[in-house]
Amino acid sequence: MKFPGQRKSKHYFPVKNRDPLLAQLIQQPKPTGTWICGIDQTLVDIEAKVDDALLARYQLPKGNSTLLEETQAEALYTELKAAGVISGQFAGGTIGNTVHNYSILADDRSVLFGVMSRQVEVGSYAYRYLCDTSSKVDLNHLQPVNGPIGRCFTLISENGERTFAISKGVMDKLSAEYINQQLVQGSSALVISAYLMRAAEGDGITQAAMTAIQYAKEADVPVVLTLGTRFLIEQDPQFWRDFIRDHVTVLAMNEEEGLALTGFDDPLLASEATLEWCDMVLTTAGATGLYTAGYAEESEKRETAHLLLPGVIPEFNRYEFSRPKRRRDCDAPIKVYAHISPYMGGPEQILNTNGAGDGALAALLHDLAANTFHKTNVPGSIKHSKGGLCYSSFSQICKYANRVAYEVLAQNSPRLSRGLPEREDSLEEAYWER
Ligand SMILES: Nc1ncnc2c1ncn2[C@@H]1O[C@H](COP(=O)(O)OP(=O)(O)OP(=O)(O)O)[C@@H](O)[C@H]1O
Ligand SMILES: O=c1[nH]cnc2c1ncn2[C@@H]1O[C@H](CO)[C@@H](O)[C@H]1O
Repeated sequence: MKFPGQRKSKHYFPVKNRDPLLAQLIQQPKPTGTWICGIDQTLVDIEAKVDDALLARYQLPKGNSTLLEETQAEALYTELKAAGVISGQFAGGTIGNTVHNYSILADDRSVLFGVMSRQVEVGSYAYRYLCDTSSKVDLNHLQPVNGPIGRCFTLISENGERTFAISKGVMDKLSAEYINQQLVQGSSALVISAYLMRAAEGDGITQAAMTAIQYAKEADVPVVLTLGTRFLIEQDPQFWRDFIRDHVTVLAMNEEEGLALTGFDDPLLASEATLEWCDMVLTTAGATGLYTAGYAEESEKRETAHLLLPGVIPEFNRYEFSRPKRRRDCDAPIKVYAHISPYMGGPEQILNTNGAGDGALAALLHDLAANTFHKTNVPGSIKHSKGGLCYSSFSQICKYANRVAYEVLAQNSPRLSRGLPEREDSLEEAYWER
């Protein structure tokens, strides 16, 4: 496992240059493995620039992810193809993107549960999906199914906003038997999306997700939920509040989903409200940057060295140097918030923001898994004497998540093709020292 984020000091995970000869005499404990698990609808993104008239014709609300009937999907595909506006086809799916990005950042294993076409032809969508997924993502537990995986028409409007139209193929046919209990219970986190809860009658993926959640809860593995789209949440906010309260440790959402869930359009107030139901929240807010919020022990809180920020909660970032902890592990829990503006103001040109939120979540998962890795391999470290959900402080996680989101925006694709540079070339290297 690599260090999460950019660090100035080299001692994050104890690394020593051992004498190669002496090393033969001393039994070195082998570091134990760490991984995260994810469940997703296996999808390939078909990206195309479109105008608002096309969205209106297919009744696709801007910004939403809408399920299409097969005939509609074929008509849309034919129209996009004939117009020559398809600009790329990539492996997608919000959790597929997240676990792929996690594996790239951590240079370590993740396990993906989902379906895969039993027969994969060279050049097919299934083939594309497999080719575009990091070799560190363990795909050995995918369920073989008869039929095509899903297609996600990723329609980019003039202003860069993306609207999804899903042709689901057999993406929802995952059955609960394919969720490996041992893998879920041995993982550092189980990551799922709200999309998994909208499968039709007879499709197994919702039940598969609930089974995985049950396994995770039995073993005290954190459950991480990303909300997907505000439209899904608006349909029944109370269902989602209950769902989060009953099952979720860490929530990831953008400010629109935050508004739909809590009724607050201010991302800070939405984050605060969400902490009544879960232990930690990552709230992305587009060009305004992102927030992390969660709990810390009163006696362990650490004051920031940064400027105190104004907001609806005055000086809300005062204790952002604290490490996140689960609420139930705190004797005297306090709520802690941190914010960061886009890294270097954002890339010069943003063609579309697809996947920036997934990138930010992958960074948070990396920090969370790094904590388990360190705890397992250096159990005596004082870092773990008091428990803690993540390896770094709220502030550091903000920086890291923000930096990764920038990379996704700059690459113009939801999946990272490489990790972050070991050293930042730009003058903004100081960013990590502030
Ligand atoms: N216009 C922008 N300028 C600068 N940075 C941006 C911009 N849009 C997004 N970002 C960066 O990317 C992060 C995530 O963006 P955003 O809030 O759009 O995620 P999202 O809506 O969850 O995206 P998706 O669902 O496509 O993954 C932001 O917190 C910010 O760091
Ligand atoms: O219904 C869905 N299920 C799973 N993933 C989805 C769905 N709709 C859109 N995306 C995925 O969201 C990613 C960006 O965050 C896109 O890559 C797209 O594939």
